Amino acid sequence: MPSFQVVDSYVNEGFKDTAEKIDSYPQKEHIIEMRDGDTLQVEMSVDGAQTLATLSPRITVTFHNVSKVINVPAKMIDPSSKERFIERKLLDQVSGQIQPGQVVAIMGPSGCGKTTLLNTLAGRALNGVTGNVWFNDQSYDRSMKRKLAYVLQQDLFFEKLTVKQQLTYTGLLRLSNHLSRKDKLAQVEKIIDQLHIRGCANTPITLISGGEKKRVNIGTELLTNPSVIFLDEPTSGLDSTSAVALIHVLRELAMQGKTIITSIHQPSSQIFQSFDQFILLADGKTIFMGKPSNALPYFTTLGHHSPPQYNPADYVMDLVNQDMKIREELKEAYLQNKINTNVKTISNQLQKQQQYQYSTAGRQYLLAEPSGDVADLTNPDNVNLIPSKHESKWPVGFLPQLLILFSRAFRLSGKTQFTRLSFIQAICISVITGLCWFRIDFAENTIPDRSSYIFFIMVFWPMNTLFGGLLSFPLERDVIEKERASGSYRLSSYFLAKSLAEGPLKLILPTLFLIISYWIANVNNNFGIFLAIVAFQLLSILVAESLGLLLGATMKNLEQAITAATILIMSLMLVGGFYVRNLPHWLGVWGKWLSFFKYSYDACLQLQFKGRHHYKCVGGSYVPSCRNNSNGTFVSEEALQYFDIGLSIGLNFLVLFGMFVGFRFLAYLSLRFIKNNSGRT
Ligand SMILES: Nc1ncnc2c1ncn2[C@@H]1O[C@H](COP(=O)(O)OP(=O)(O)OP(=O)(O)O)[C@@H](O)[C@H]1O
Repeated sequence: MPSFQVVDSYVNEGFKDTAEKIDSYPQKEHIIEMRDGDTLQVEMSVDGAQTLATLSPRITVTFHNVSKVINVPAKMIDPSSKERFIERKLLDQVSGQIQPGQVVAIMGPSGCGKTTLLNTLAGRALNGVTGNVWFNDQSYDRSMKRKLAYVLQQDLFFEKLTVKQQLTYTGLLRLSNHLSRKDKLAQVEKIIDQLHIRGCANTPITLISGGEKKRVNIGTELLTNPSVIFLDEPTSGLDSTSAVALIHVLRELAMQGKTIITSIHQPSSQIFQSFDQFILLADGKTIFMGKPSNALPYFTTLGHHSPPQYNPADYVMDLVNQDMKIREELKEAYLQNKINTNVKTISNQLQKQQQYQYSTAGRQYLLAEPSGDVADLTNPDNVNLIPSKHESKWPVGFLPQLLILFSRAFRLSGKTQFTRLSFIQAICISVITGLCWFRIDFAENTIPDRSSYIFFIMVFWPMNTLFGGLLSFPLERDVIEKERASGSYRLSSYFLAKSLAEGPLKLILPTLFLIISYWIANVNNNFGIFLAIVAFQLLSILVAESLGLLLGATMKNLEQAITAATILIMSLMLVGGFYVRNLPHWLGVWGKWLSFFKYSYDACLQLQFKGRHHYKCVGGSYVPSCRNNSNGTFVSEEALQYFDIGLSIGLNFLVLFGMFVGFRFLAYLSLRFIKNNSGRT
């Protein structure tokens, strides 16, 4: 199990000299003989090679009559509809088979169901799905997740990390504990070379090009050496050279025996011809499934002739983008041309043939659809893809996950919180605050100033932190959901690591603020009291952060969360006992007890006037014993009579601590149970 230091040293110095270190490891070269005679050359230690080899069996993906129906709110389709929901078919009886070593494209116009099919094949968003998907001869099971990789269309990362840091953290988290650390690092190095991203390995992701980002995205998924790789429009947003380079990488991966399935929008002629087969969809139905070189001859049999010198992919896309009637004809023609049909379909076809009178001359250009029989699934490479029961669901245990995620959160948080500007801001505000309350007199007439200083310090940083906490999950949520969808780590380890790493960092600037402003303002010379006030300020910051995290995790969108936070914080501030001393009874009886400001304010007031210091009487408006004694003195604790103090210092601390733990736990539950997805398929 790696210690935090070790994890950090990978990610830190590892980037300076990992290559050197790896060179110095006793590398062993192994040739693994596959059952069908292919060989796989692996450069790793014995353990590493064996584990990675078992992680990547060759997998044939077979799908038969896959359909997907969802209930869409009726108003979305017809605003005048009286119904609540209308059924919508996103996929309609799509079948096919994709072998290891193939790169297969799913094509079709926007909204035809490419992503839906890809998700369904990858075992994601399975609500409303019927039909069968097999990996070799086994139906999808969640435990296969690690053998399947899904490269999302958006490149979601913590962009402040460098390419190598991103891959290293992912490798440490996602590669099995059976691999030694050096093997995990070796795998990272291998992926960097394989995807040709060595040149930008030490550049922050935010600065690299779109094509490089896409390769990092693929690299992240490739680390675990998956057998099947699904990619959602990997070339979108790339220039044609980068797109060709990317497809070249996919081809190289296929040559290692991986099964590659990608959706693609409008490929260039070169890319189009490089696919082993493509599936053309329109309105969720198959229109063509076969080799790219057979597409034009197929459509010619249906009377659609491509102009010479035209990119076949463009022609095919133009065809399916044409009017509804042509699309319907193409769908019907495909049904008739399908080779493997069951009896029922044949009789349906005959009826339709009478209607449309198509020839089936195009059949020769189509690939056979699987019939759903056992015969489709016989595969020479069949291996059990479902891990044995005693194998852990997670690649690494809870504690290593915690340490790796802690290291990452610490690094990311440090980068955002300790900028030069944040230091300048903290120092300027501290000095200005100190100057505003400069060397307050120990006198009766400064009691309101003393209380306002306390209230200010108990409000300023907590408010600041609450809004920071509010943004925390919404900004990270997509990345976390992506990582968790691939089974990288527990939510609890992420949450705990984030809390442990970010909490202390959030306290450094407020402590600096208090060190400067407290002594300039001359609050209370007792060092113990100073430390206690610091402790209360830090605790109320943690409470505020927990509340921010809770709102950020609960609210569906950031605007709602900011609105809710503003209303909440203003209300809690107003009932906190500083602004309004005589709240209306109905509000005062419970309102002030909800405000965490009240607890820290009350406690710090008591601390400030603690000890038997002698203050000068001035006029007697605040302290009763000064009323007829304008030139005398009073003991500081008497000043507390002026305030409506509720609980003792210790109880205030306990309540604040309880709020900190309670809000944090609720934030965790919200993150776990409130799904924030957009409802997409
Ligand atoms: N939750 C949903 N509610 C309503 N419609 C949905 C939902 N999810 C998907 N759709 C619809 O399903 C259809 C297929 O969506 P999908 O994302 O699979 O298309 P696509 O072919 O990948 O499109 P694009 O190329 O534009 O990404 C689209 O018309 C989309 O609007």
